[in-house]
Amino acid sequence: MQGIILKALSGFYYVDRGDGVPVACRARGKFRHQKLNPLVGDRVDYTLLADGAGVLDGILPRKNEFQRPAVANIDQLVVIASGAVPVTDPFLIDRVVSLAEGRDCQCVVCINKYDLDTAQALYETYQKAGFPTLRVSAETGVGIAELAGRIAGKVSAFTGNSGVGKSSILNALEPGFHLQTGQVSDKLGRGRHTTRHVELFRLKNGAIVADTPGFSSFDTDRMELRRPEELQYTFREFAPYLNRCRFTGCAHIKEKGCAVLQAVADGAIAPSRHASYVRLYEQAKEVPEWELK
Ligand SMILES: Nc1nc2c(ncn2[C@@H]2O[C@H](COP(=O)(O)OP(=O)(O)OP(=O)(O)O)[C@@H](O)[C@H]2O)c(=O)[nH]1
Ligand SMILES: [Zn+2]
Repeated sequence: MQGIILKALSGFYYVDRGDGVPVACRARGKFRHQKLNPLVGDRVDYTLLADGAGVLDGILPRKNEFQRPAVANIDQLVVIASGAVPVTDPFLIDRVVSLAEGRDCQCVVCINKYDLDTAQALYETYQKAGFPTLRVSAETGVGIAELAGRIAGKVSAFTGNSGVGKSSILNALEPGFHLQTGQVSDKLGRGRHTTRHVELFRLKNGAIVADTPGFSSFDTDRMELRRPEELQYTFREFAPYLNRCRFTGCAHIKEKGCAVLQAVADGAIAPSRHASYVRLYEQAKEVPEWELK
C-alpha cells in the first residue's frame, strides 16, 4: 500500500491513508543499514500487519527535499513574514527562497498581521521580484480566502521566523483546527517556540500543509547553502541581467560594468534582495565545497 508520511515522532512514521486515521509505521531494518532517512512528505510503500501496525517497505523517488524544515515533495513553500513584531528580516525570506528556487518548488510570500502593519515596503519588494505575494491577517481574516485558494490541492510547507503567526494562519484557514499558538514573548519580540516538529495536515479543501518550527537567524546560519556560482540563478529577478555584465564570470558583487548592480542602481532590483545575495555569496565562499548543495 502507498501513503504519505504526515509526521515522524519517536521512531514512528504516521502514514496517511486518506481517511484521516494515519497508520503508525516502523521502518524496516534495511532503512538503517542503507542510511535511508524517511522524511515527512515522503511517499512510501508500507505493509499493514494483522495487529493494525504498519511497516515501511520503501520510499518512492522524491521530487525535492529540504533539511530545515525537514520535508520532502513540497509543491510550494509559503514563507510567512510580518511587518509587526516580530518584524521579519528580509534576509530570512531570501535565505529560504534561494534554497527552494530551481527545485521544483514554488515560493509564495505571505505577509501576516496586516491588521497591525501593512508592511508596504516588504510587499513591494517581493511583488516586484516576481513572487506571488499576499497580505493576510490571521486575527481579522483578511486575505485568508485568497491564501486558501493558493494552497488548494497542493502540498505546502509554511515557514517563517518564530512568532509571525504560522499556526494562527492555519487555525484561520481551518476553524476548529486548534493548533497551539504562543504569545510573542518579551521585549526582544521573539515568538515562543510552540511548534516543535514538522507535521503535515490535510485540510478540508484538499490542501496538505506543513506547520514547521519557526526559525531564528541562528537556524538560518545552519541551513544548507547553494554553491556561490549557482546563487545568481536563485534570485529570479536577476535573470534578465545575467548575460549582460561586462566580464564573464561576474559575481555581481562590486564588479565594473555589472548589469545586476546597474539594475539595483536603476531601482529594478530591490537593494535588500541584492544585499541578501551578497551575504549568501560571502557565506557560501566560506564553506568547503563538499558541504554545499
Ligand atoms: N494582531 C495579530 N496578531 C497575530 C496575528 N497572527 C498571529 N498573531 C499573534 O502572534 C503570536 C504568535 O502566533 P503563532 O501562530 O504562535 O506564531 P508561529 O509563527 O506559529 O510561532 P512559532 O510556532 O514559534 O513558529 C500569537 O500571540 C498570535 O495571536 C495577526 O494576524 N494579527
Ligand atoms: Zn554582474
